[in-house]
Amino acid sequence: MNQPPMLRIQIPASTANLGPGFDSLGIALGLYLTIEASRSEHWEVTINCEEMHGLPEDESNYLVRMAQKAATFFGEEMPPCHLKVKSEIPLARGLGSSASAIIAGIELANAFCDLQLDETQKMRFASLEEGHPDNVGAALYGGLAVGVQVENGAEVISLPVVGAEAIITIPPFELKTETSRSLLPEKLSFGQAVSASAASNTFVAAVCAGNWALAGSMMERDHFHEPFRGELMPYFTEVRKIAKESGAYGTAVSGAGPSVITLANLEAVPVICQALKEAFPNMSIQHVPLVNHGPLVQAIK
Ligand SMILES: Nc1ncnc2c1ncn2[C@@H]1O[C@H](COP(=O)(O)OP(=O)(O)O)[C@@H](O)[C@H]1O
Ligand SMILES: N[C@@H](CCOP(=O)(O)O)C(=O)O
Repeated sequence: MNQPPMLRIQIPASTANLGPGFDSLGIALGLYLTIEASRSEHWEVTINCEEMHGLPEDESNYLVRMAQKAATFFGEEMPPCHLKVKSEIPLARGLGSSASAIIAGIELANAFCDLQLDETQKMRFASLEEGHPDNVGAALYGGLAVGVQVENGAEVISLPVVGAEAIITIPPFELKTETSRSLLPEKLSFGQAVSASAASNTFVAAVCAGNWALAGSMMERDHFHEPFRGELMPYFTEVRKIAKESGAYGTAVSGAGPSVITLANLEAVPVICQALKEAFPNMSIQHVPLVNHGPLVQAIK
């Protein structure tokens, strides 16, 4: 079996939904979960950052569980490893930390069990695990992932994103995706669903055409989830208003929240960041690039 002595795996963060693309759209962000992995007698997880303080450092760690589950899914047994982990992706903030961990688990299993998986196989496991392809699609393929969950996995197409930057407004509290999903309704009116899905389609077409002004405007026409999650994010409409007044293309709840994503052109970024920092001194405002790649995996000494 062809196993590397030590591997460095980097997985990008992601922002899902982009407004009306609920459970279907995600964009990869230039913030990374980084793992250095090597074979070991026993499982060991060393956490090297404040961001992940308090997560388990043994076999119960989510990364370990995902690696084991992915190996089993593809008919192999994951050998124990020592994982040195650090991350720039804040947990439970709507920036795809769990999706990045799932993709990291697949890459660990792929490398240490020599599975030789292609992207479609990785996507199948990831979407079955996550239940929707938006974040995992973006973390795996990079760019704008456009996908649909089907019976036995997901169909995902990734499109390049060029000409826009992200500004993320991150509140100082966590919101579990599960909690945020519990606020969603069982039913939606036909008219609202038609309107939101038309806006989502137009968002995708606008990104393909490089028309970010139109894409930004479509981001702000959701009916699927933001109206129901708003009570957990009372700052959201104010972030959107300030960003727009400062020259942004558009603003939406990032994933399930509580973070908010603003898209803008590079020249407008400093003005928007400054305005948001002044209005929300207790929040972290970060300029983050959109990236067109998925996992970066390299053998290291
Ligand atoms: N790198 C990681 N290592 C271990 N567990 C992780 C990692 N990333 C995410 N998790 C787990 O996933 C949870 C957050 O998942 P979720 O509620 O879906 O939020 P997010 O929007 O960040 O994906 C964390 O509280 C933690 O239990
Ligand atoms: N479509 C999902 C996306 C969840 O993203 P996360 O980054 O918050 O995990 C949803 O809106 O629930």
